[in-house]
Amino acid sequence: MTLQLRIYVPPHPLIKHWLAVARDAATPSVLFRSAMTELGRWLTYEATREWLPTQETTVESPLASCPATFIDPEMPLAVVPILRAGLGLLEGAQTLLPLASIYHLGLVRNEETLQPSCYLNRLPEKFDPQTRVLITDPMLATGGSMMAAMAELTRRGVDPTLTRIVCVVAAPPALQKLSAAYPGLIIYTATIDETVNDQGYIVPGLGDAGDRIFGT
Ligand SMILES: O=P(O)(O)OC[C@H]1O[C@H](OP(=O)(O)OP(=O)(O)O)[C@H](O)[C@@H]1O
Ligand SMILES: O=c1cc[nH]c(=O)[nH]1
Ligand SMILES: [Mg+2]
Repeated sequence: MTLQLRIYVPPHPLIKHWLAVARDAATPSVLFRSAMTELGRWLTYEATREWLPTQETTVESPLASCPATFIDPEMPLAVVPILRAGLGLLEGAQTLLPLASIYHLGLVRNEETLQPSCYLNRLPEKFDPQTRVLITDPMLATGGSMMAAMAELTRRGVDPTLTRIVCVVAAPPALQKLSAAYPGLIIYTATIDETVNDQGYIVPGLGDAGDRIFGT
């Protein structure tokens, strides 16, 4: 089977609603944060379909024994928020994945070169190769930051086919780079926008997600 990058844009009205709130330049920081939390929640809900490992068993209801499906607590799960902006999506994701380990990765783009540099890396030395990893970062623009994150993860044993990215706005340059390097990857996004401008911003996008979340 040839692997191909898959990008899902779930047609859910709540995702559309919170994207609209986030895009609006008049949205204040406190509401922008809520929009990120909600987008993190609903996109993670979509991304965890057919991804969370389950186990079949039986339970005794008050009336009879019946078949039951539980989330398998033994299978390793990790969420990797890309700081800063990925923290905005984390809260919503974490409510759905309370057992996941959270490993922070801090990346920042140089404003002139647009090259990312890493200022915080809390990833473990080695991941169990069965670990399912959900990466959160609202913006995939040139793709430099997500390519750097994927390089750090795969170097530590993460399987790209068990990895899902939750973002809010994805742009073609990032999708092309990720597709060429990690064809088994699956991305969940609220929208795909066509353009990245000369300053590296997605147009129409939603501006600088990190600055809007943290009011800087
Ligand atoms: O695809 P790219 O061109 O690499 O751009 C996307 C990156 O830019 C933003 O982070 P930023 O560097 O602004 O840091 P911040 O989250 O601290 O604001 C965003 O959250 C991504 O990590
Ligand atoms: O439009 C963009 C591009 C990168 N990072 C952001 O926060 N916004
Ligand atoms: Mg930023």
